[in-house]
Amino acid sequence: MTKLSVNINKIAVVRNSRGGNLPDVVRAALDIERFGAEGITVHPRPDARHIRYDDVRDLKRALTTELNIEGNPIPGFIDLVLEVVPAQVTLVPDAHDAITSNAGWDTLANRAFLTDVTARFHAKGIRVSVFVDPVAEMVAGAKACGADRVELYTEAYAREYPDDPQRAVAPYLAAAEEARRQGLGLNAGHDLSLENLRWFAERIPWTDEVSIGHALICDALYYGLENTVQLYRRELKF
Ligand SMILES: CC(=O)[C@@H](O)[C@H](O)COP(=O)(O)O
Ligand SMILES: NCC(=O)COP(=O)(O)O
Repeated sequence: MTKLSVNINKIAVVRNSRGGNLPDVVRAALDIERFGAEGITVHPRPDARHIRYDDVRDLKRALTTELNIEGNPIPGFIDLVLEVVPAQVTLVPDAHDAITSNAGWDTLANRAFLTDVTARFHAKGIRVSVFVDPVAEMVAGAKACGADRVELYTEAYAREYPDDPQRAVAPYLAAAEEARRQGLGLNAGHDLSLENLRWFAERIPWTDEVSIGHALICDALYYGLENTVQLYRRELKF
């Protein structure tokens, strides 16, 4: 069954809006684990607008499920990941001024760099996932870099789903089949929601993990965090 890793960036956004420690992101993460999530994802950005490097250190000490650290492997990020040693690092090529992640890696053009970074994380026993658009060549390129998994960037899926779910998922199915052929594990994330999650997971049931933040935290405003985590998990059980 596909695992749910909850991205808690948006909880840190609320905290940072006032200073102080309310809400407490570590406590929220522990509760999210208790409510049934199988992992916690964080995506610290260079401007520290949500999760901060010290949050990541605190989370690693406290969590009992898998910690997935996402981000662009700039030197500070690499040092943090090597220090914290999460279960998984997800390499994302985000520009420093991007409002959120907006593209996957070109794994062919960046092969030497990704191979080097992947080897450094592997030396510490950290699983490496590479964020890619749903393009077979990029999936194969991630394998050539030594990655363990790819994370398919699902923004386009989520955008197209309301108009035509079948068309929206088609490139993801093809990319997921390529990942399976290559012997890569498979993650997916970005803009997944209660509306679109089941369709994706049912068609690509070998997805190892989805990481979901924005929509899930928005839903929690209405349904509460405990109910929401369980609602998302229900979408992955069929
Ligand atoms: C890698 C990815 O898809 C992102 O969704 C990301 O982790 C979310 O980051 P923000 O919370 O900064 O938008
Ligand atoms: N890797 C995707 C992620 O962690 C969360 O993305 P989103 O649900 O906040 O769009």
